[in-house]
Amino acid sequence: MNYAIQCEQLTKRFQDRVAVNSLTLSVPTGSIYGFLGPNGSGKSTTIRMLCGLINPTSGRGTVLGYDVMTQSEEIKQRIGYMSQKFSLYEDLTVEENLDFYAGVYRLGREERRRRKAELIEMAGLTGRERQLAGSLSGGWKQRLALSCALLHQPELLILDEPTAGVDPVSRRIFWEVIHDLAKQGMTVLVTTHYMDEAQTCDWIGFIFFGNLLAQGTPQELIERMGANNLEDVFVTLVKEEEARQAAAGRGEERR
Ligand SMILES: Nc1ncnc2c1ncn2[C@@H]1O[C@H](COP(=O)(O)OP(=O)(O)OP(=O)(O)O)[C@@H](O)[C@H]1O
Repeated sequence: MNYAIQCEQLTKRFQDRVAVNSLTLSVPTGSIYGFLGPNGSGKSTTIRMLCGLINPTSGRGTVLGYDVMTQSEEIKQRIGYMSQKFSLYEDLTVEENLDFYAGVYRLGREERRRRKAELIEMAGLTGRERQLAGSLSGGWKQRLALSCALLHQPELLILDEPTAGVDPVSRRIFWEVIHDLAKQGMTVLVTTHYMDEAQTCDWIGFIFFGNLLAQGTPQELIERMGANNLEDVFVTLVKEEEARQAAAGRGEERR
């Protein structure tokens, strides 16, 4: 099996706080990997290390075969990243936002024209090209942000809570797009607090207090924990780990 992401004992400390503790995980190429955990558990810090935005304190990792410690520029060029805050320019139009990111990714004129047309159609933004991004509803903004992250045809898409604050219909459309992209061979690493979304992922990893507590397919995890659904798995893992941390006297340090 090929892996788009592989990391071993990846650790990030902020002063005396361990945000990510010795994380070992592998994301198979072409799969959707849901990265779950309560607020402050280390998901965004992991993503920032994988994107080459911050340096790990220790451990090893590769993203698309490039070393997270030494080849962050190569990684940044080849991944699509969409953060919780959808990095859009609200006072620019839909098309101007796409043009801006096409410039960042240095697309040539013909490729820019082609990709813009493809992505406007994929996102259902046809007819809204001249609308200011700031005037779009949450669901449209989200799909525009996704389009911007996909302009350079990345092999790996990293999404940090992409559907937070978006209505259920927009969430569903968004996930249909994500599954289509995965069918075309793209690898997706996504964080979410929605268990219905997590249920549709190929693989799930639960992180808490910076520790990866469990990893597997949604069905494997449900069976392994003797649970009814992923939400039960999540709650059980969190309660068990909270009890362990309280016993070790570390429960207050999390947030
Ligand atoms: N730059 C920083 N300096 C100091 N501490 C930080 C920094 N970034 C994150 N942390 C801490 O690291 C821990 C993990 O934070 P992180 O943002 O990775 O969690 P998260 O799982 O992404 O949470 P959320 O679901 O709220 O986005 C938290 O305790 C957080 O306060």
